[in-house]
Amino acid sequence: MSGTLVLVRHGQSDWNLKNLFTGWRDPDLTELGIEEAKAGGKALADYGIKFDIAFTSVLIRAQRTCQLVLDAVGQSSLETIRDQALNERDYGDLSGLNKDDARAKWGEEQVHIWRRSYDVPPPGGESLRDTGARVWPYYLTDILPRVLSGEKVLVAAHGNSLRSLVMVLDKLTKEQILKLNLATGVPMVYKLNADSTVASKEVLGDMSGAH
Ligand SMILES: O=C(O)[C@H](O)COP(=O)(O)O
Repeated sequence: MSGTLVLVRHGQSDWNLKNLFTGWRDPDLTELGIEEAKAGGKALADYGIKFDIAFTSVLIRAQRTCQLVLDAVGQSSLETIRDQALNERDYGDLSGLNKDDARAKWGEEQVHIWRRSYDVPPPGGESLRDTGARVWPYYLTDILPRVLSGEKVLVAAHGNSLRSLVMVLDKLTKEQILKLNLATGVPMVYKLNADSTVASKEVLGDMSGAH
């Protein structure tokens, strides 16, 4: 067994609350989002983990979540690397639109395909495959080597940038990834084998309400 990789999706953002497609736009956390991030941090504190390094995106909602988790585990000053590679999927022309308005305009089915399919990009934006094509190389070069050297690594990022990672880690098919939604602020704790495959996965919270 080598190190530990913890993935956590940012807490509820202002645009999650307003039901807007967000992508690379940069809203902050809501009060609930702050509480969710703190709760995820408390779950990790109770789990007893101490991190060696943290990674997050260049977007404020993930950075704030990362800091709130680190505060909760008593590691407020831990080195944190911010990289655009971990950003949310770029929602292209949908960014800033209301998700219900988009359903009314393009239909429930089409919007679901844009939101959850593997390889159909929203207009002007990234498919999950496109997102994975930048998340996965960054994971391989910057994150995985640290985990394999035995470090405990926190990654605070986004619903779809993390779905693209989880798809590979959990060996999900294109059909299975369609159904996977990650809850805000719920940490997933992966222990990896020396060959980088997953030895164990624990979810510290409830993923069932995610949509
Ligand atoms: O970018 C967004 O709108 C959200 O962070 C994730 O949206 P989704 O649930 O539609 O993928």
